[in-house]
Amino acid sequence: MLVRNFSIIAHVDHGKSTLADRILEKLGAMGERDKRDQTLDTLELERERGITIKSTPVRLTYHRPLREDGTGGEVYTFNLIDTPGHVDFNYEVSRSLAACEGVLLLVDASQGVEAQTIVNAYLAIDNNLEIVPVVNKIDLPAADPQGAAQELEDVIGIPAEDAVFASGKTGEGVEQILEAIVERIPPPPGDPQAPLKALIFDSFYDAYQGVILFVRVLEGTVRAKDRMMTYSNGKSFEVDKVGTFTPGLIVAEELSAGSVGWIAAGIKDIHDAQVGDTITSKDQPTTDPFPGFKPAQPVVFSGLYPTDTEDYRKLREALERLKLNDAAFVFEPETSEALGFGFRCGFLGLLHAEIIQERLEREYDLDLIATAPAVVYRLTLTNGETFETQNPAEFPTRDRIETMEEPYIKLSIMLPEEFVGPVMQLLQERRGAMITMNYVGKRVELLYEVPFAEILYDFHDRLKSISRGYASMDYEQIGYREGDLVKVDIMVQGETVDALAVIVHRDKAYSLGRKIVDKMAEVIPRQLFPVPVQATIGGKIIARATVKAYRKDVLAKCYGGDISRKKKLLEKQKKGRARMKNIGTVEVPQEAFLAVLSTDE
Ligand SMILES: Nc1nc2c(ncn2[C@@H]2O[C@H](COP(=O)(O)OP(=O)(O)OP(=O)(O)O)[C@@H](O)[C@H]2O)c(=O)[nH]1
Repeated sequence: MLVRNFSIIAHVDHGKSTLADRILEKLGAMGERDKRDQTLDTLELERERGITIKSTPVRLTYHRPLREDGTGGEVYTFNLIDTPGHVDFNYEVSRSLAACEGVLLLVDASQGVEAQTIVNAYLAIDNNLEIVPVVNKIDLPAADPQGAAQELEDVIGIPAEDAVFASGKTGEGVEQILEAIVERIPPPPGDPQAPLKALIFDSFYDAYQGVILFVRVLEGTVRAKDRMMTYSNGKSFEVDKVGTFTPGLIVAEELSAGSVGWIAAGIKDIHDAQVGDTITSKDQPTTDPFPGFKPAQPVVFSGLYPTDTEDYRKLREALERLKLNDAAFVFEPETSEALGFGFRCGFLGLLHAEIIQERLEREYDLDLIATAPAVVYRLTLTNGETFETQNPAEFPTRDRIETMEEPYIKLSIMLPEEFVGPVMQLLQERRGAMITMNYVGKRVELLYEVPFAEILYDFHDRLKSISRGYASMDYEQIGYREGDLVKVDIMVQGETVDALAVIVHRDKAYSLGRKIVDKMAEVIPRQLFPVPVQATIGGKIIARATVKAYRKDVLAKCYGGDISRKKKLLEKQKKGRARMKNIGTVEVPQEAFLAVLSTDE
């Protein structure tokens, strides 16, 4: 069988989905929606809410046209593997790419190379993939196809003359793309007789079949009834079914070296067989697993509390369900003096956190208070003990700490030359250190090392507003560096509120404390009495604001009015109070817990 395994990578909005649909249409595959329904039917998947079927790879058949010289006419099987499009999921992207021999690297002809173009291209280069550069959207009036091709050469070193020019909208160039896939992307290597070696590049949980693994078989063959083993932990399972994606999940007799398909083996826990791990044969294991396996590791943590304490059990059940399908999501019970019983949850990044929180609220109908997201700090104490903490409430006092380290990222930004000054200033404010700066025509690529905590909240918004939307960014985690960090506590009405504590660099403690108390004074509803809000470090007050007394006035307005009107007004006030927590006698809304996230402007 003639096979090509490939993926499409691009900066957001450069037209990946549109081009993929065009290719599917050209090769006579069904639309995305039909495919999904079929997937569900084939596997009798649980249709209940809360289970999202990930976009599966697509298996396509390409009949190569016959040429005048008598060549062509062969039939190829294409496996098109989808990749997630956000930096939170870059590890998954890199594993999906590892399942391929080549990629189509898409660049919008009117935008040129952007930050994600570069980062994705390097993920492909790191995986030794053949890159087919595609300059897309050439139908646009503002398109500069040659300029975009030249940028690919200047920035990434891909020869401009290799570019295929196309439009996912008009379909122009799609035939050339299909030919380039055949001619330039190598066929998958591998020996079907060798010991089994398969890479897990994605998975999802199904209530009937257990975890369904998406795999690329690199060596050997796998069939139903085989004893398989996950390499990293030595756990073994009997294979129930294997299959391909044609177009839903179709059962097949076997998967052999070079193929892309799925395996169901009654795996109950998604942590037993994680993305990036190697599947091998229990009886005849490979000695050479696929390199680079990293168990999913959350890097951002936040507390989630039900606004109604009665919902605690419901929240736990919902979290357990979400975890079944998501190896990167972790949680454990946590108690806060201010918020009561809740959970400390770990995510791959802010987008991942938002997705989970939204699902909890929408699909499980829960009202939640979320505390400000925090990164994971590494501490060495004066007694020699070392530990990691992501919970500001647990941060020890300064006199007990010997050294403190915080996570750093390598940040890559593409932007027009004219915005370089203000963006460099922003990076300086965020404690960034420049690695390099490259000119690409009239645009600039900035590479910086920045503390992860500094870009966590509002950095992307600020970058976009400073550059009037023209700058793009991407990043990767690069390990830990020492930092002079302090814990800022927040007091409401003289009481320290544990759930509001934040960790921050010493140089920024004052301005952050100011920002938080001002924001809180703004969002806490006025009470019958004035409420002081203070920021403190080690008990010393660094900023203070007051919520003025108010409620009297609301009632005063209807002085002499009938009592029902007063009641209505109070009702109204009460409604606006959904998603609030009582701290002492003061009601604090969700917004206040996220005061630290409000922008600097
Ligand atoms: N003129 C023109 N517009 C296009 C073309 N391809 C895509 N678009 C438009 O560009 C926008 C983004 O296209 P998508 O295919 O959704 O881009 P994407 O890269 O998949 O975006 P994400 O899924 O958000 O990463 C849409 O508004 C498309 O209609 C093209 O070839 N020509």
